[in-house]
Amino acid sequence: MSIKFGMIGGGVMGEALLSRLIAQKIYDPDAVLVSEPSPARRDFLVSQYQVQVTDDNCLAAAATEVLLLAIKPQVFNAVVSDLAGIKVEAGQLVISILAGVPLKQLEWAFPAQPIIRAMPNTPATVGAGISAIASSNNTTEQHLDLARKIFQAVGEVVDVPETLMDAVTGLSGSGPGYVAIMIEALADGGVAAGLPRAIASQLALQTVLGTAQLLHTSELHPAELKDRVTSPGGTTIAGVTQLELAGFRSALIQAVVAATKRSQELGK
Ligand SMILES: NC(=O)C1=CN([C@@H]2O[C@H](COP(=O)(O)OP(=O)(O)OC[C@H]3O[C@@H](n4cnc5c(N)ncnc54)[C@H](OP(=O)(O)O)[C@@H]3O)[C@@H](O)[C@H]2O)C=CC1
Ligand SMILES: O=C(O)[C@@H]1CCC=N1
Repeated sequence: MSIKFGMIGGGVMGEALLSRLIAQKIYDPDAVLVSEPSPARRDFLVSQYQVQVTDDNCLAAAATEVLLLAIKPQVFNAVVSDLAGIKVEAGQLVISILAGVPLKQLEWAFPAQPIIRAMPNTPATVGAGISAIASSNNTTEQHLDLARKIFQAVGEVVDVPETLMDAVTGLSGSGPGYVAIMIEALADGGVAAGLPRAIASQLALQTVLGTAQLLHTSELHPAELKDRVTSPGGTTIAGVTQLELAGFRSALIQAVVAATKRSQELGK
């Protein structure tokens, strides 16, 4: 079978996408080639997903339908040098999930090809991700449909202008890291208050999951939900007062802004 889907970089995000594309039969494993330098990682991807693997980026870049770039932004220039002069299939869609790397830089690297810049997030692994996509001028509606199909396999998809991609990266791309810290800290709080670790962790995780589900299903504004939990003179307002004193909201706002700035820097 010919290789339809080539991926350069078989790490955390590459695997998250790959696992769902295979599970949902969007691509047959025989039609997928992953280029990855680590032999152990290549062996793992073969045993787990039965995809084809190589250490030659040029072979993955020869895929007929899609070339997905899933390497770190710091090795982008080295990877592009690897690919210099190779002949690619006309109409092959290049999709980059690299934080910060702008369409302008991608267009310089792949001048003849339609390009989508995308930002998924790690809940993609369980199909609960959200990805934003922005496209170059020479992409058609068919290319966009193909990109939407790929990212819908791992969760929700939103279209954004490219100017917003760094902010998306600072919020939903990096956001799972912030939420994981919050869950860990909630569990620590439970332990500090006397709960056994296992019960504290279960309570913390399900509280965050359940609150997100409730907000999602009810479409309540978060402030409205907070008001419903907060009894006059009760426990929640005592906790909320401490969050405000410690600058909890401000810390999250600053985290998103700092990550957005870092994404902008990575593209320079
Ligand atoms: N992790 C996340 O939550 C998200 C990440 N992203 C973006 O996805 C991209 C990948 O991130 P992530 O998966 O976390 O990173 P990983 O380090 O897990 O994956 C990158 C992979 O690329 C491999 N690699 C390194 N050099 C080369 C090369 N020259 N040619 C081919 N492959 C190479 C690495 O191998 P080795 O380890 O052996 O060096 C590694 O397996 C980044 O650009 C990031 O900005 C986007 C959204 C979310
Ligand atoms: O931390 C990073 O740079 C990557 C991009 C978004 C999530 N992780």
